[in-house]
Amino acid sequence: MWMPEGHDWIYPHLVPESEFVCLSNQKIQRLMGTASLQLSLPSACRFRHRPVRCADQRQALFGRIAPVYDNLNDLLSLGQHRIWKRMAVSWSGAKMGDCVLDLCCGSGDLAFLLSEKVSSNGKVTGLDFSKEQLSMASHRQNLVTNGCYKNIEWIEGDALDLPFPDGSFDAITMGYGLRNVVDKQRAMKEMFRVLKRGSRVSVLDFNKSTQPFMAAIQEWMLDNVVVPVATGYGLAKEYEYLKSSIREFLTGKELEKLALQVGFSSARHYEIGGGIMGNLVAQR
Ligand SMILES: C[S@@+](CC[C@H](N)C(=O)[O-])C[C@H]1O[C@@H](n2cnc3c(N)ncnc32)[C@H](O)[C@@H]1O
Repeated sequence: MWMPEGHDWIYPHLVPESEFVCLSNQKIQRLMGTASLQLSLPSACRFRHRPVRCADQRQALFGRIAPVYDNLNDLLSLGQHRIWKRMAVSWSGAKMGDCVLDLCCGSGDLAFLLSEKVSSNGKVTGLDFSKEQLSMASHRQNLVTNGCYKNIEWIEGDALDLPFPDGSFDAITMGYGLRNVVDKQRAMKEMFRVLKRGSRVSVLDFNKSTQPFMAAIQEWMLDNVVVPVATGYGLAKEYEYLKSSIREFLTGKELEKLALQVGFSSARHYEIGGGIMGNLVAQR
């Protein structure tokens, strides 16, 4: 598996078991039933709580998958998601000293990459509405003791109602988040609002291909690889949701149109990962 040099800390599953406490969340234990996997969530978590108004069952879903989310990403993409995330961060235009936002940050992959880009004189905010995902992110940050990644703050909040003033950020990233929010237009409007003039948003997600062949390959992989593997982790229903969310997602052209509609001055969608993934880059 491809692993960028010096980034093995990103793999929480390589952390010794003793670093974890057993999960107290009864719901997750019930969900996993007899699955052999030992579920655990980090005990230490540091993030700012903000009331989330638009929560729905998706919030619970992401909480349930949090303990295995990173392992599954590596397994299902054969480590390729790390390359796509690096591309997304690069396209965001984030640079040293910038104040940047990672929306729907989950366990923090993109926020950690942004932290390297903006370096210690910059600031990264990672926002997500799942406490469990933020716990993972905060725990991974705490594992690094050499002073890196201290410029990241985690905020529990809603991407549809961002707790930041207008024009706060030099760049925004969003990895696999837009497809999951209930109101995509509102999420894009919020990104536009909190972004500084001339700055960019970089939105990485599955590509809803308009080419029948590519769409068929994607569907085959979901049916024959992703869902069966997730079923092994006891998360069949959760990953079935992935299929329907891609089906209901916007195509690259529709994403570009949406970005222009909410006010971005330019928008371009790039197909990556052989067309399985896509990245929208829009400039305010
Ligand atoms: C598929 S995960 C992606 C996590 C991470 N960005 C990555 O690329 O690995 C989607 C994340 O979006 C978050 N999310 C979905 N809707 C949200 C909303 N309205 N506000 C904040 N976070 C949201 C979920 O909690 C989840 O952590």
